[in-house]
Amino acid sequence: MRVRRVGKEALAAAVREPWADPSRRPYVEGETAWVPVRDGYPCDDDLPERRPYGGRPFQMIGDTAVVRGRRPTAEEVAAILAWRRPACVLYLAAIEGVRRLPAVETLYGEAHPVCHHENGLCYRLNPAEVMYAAGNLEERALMGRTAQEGERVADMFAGIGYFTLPMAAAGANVHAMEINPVSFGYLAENIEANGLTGRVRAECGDCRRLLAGTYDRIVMGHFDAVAFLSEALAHARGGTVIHLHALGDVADAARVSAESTGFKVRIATRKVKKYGPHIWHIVHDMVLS
Ligand SMILES: C[S@+](CC[C@H](N)C(=O)[O-])C[C@H]1O[C@@H](n2cnc3c(N)ncnc32)[C@H](O)[C@@H]1O
Repeated sequence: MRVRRVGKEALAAAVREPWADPSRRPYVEGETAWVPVRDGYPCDDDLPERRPYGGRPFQMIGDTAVVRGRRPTAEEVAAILAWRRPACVLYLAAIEGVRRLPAVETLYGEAHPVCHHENGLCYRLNPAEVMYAAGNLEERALMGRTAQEGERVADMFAGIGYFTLPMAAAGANVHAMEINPVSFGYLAENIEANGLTGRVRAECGDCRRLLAGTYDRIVMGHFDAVAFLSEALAHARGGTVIHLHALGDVADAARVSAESTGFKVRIATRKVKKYGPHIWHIVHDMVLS
């Protein structure tokens, strides 16, 4: 494969150059990137063709590879190391409890805080300490596109800022609540690192006690969120939109809860990702009137 060598920081600009071949993926190692070159343009190097990766699926969070499902074999870990050269390989056996804590085993290197870049934002976290759901990527981006400049948003289960950051970056004023002090520490770091301090009020504690005033939009990004709906409705008004996450369809329970509080409600239901056999991670978008 004919390539030009550029610094990693110059990669985004290089792939838009006329000489860059958009049909092939650049290759990055450390601070250096190799960008495939179209025929007819000069190159720096001719690298051997890479075979497509056919091994065990994994997710890169910053420089750390995370494997889910059954425990990977030594050969599968070796294949991941050869393919992506991660600094660390973690086996994520489960995500446990109300705080959604990862149960992990370190299979290579040492678990450490990473900086994960997504949709133009930097999320700092230690994947061995707090969860980062790969399958929620589009939902995080959608919240960034949905939030309106100047609207007042409650993020009741903020974690490290999965939804808070994209919504604040879109111009919303976000009240972010998180009960786990470890996640809260990363949330505070991430607000600062992304230059969003003026747009976010972050508080560590139980969202049921921290909700204050009324909100234009309320994000309830927890699978047990329906149990918290009456508290959210106490801080809503006609026109408020609630994004209610759940495992499976809880629209009927959500409607009963909203109507018993005196609201009318329109509910649109979206699938985020498959969570298990016949189980879907669902979001109900509830528009109150
Ligand atoms: C990490 S998950 C958030 C997942 C995220 N919305 C996503 O889609 O990737 C839920 C978060 O809610 C927090 N949490 C659970 N109960 C809470 C409560 N009563 N008040 C505030 N935060 C809570 C957990 O600690 C956890 O960080």
